[in-house]
Amino acid sequence: MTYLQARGVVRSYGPTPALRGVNLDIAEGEVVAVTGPSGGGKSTLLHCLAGILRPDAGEVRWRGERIDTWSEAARSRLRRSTFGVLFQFGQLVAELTAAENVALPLLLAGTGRREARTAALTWLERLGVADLADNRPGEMSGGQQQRCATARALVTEPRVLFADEPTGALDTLTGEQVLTSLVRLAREQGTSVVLVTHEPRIAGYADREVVLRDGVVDHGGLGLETPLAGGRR
Ligand SMILES: Nc1ncnc2c1ncn2[C@@H]1O[C@H](COP(=O)(O)OP(=O)(O)OP(=O)(O)O)[C@@H](O)[C@H]1O
Repeated sequence: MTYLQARGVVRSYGPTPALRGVNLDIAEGEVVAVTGPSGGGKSTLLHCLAGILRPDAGEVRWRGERIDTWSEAARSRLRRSTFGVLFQFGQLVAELTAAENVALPLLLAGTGRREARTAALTWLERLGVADLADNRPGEMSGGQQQRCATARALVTEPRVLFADEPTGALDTLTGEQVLTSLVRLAREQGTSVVLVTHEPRIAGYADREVVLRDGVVDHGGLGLETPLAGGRR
């Protein structure tokens, strides 16, 4: 089933065009790497697909339903209930422990404290950082923080995880370890992943690579995106 669909998506920042007519389909459970040169429009596309930004023209559909016309409040609810987002710097709350950070999205969605803490501990365990449950972000390494941020992005078991350069601030080895966990856990629960990266090695973890250049999908003259040997499909 097609989960997300972009059709003719156009978006500018004042006079600067960022997206100039992007078409893209993302299937249930599919892991798609969005790559391409700096300024090509990767982050803008991710923000449009996640309903954070509204396109100037074109359509974004979630399971066939147009969401770009929804109000900010409705799109925000969709992000909280159905989507997960993860950025380069995990943006953990400095005053909260790892377990409290991971439990936060569940508490905001109305889950009881005890249940939220249990789920948070389970996800910290899955990311290999259960022993840091009571540490605050300032007491963790960058890689450990991104593992916590990944746990927080997945704890609600989102249908789509949007990840913008999630390992860009980490060294290569740590970045790959975090990303391997992220993709494995997403696959286990059938979460689709839209992964923005400019590192070809990282893109190798995806089922498919979509190259954005100058605000459009670059088909490389083949008329198709690149299927990746390392991917599932
Ligand atoms: N907030 C903004 N205000 C003005 N221009 C912006 C803004 N955000 C992005 N742009 C411009 O839009 C274009 C696309 O930017 P975008 O960040 O989507 O590209 P990107 O492929 O994610 O780049 P990078 O790999 O460097 O993160 C660029 O020309 C950029 O300068």
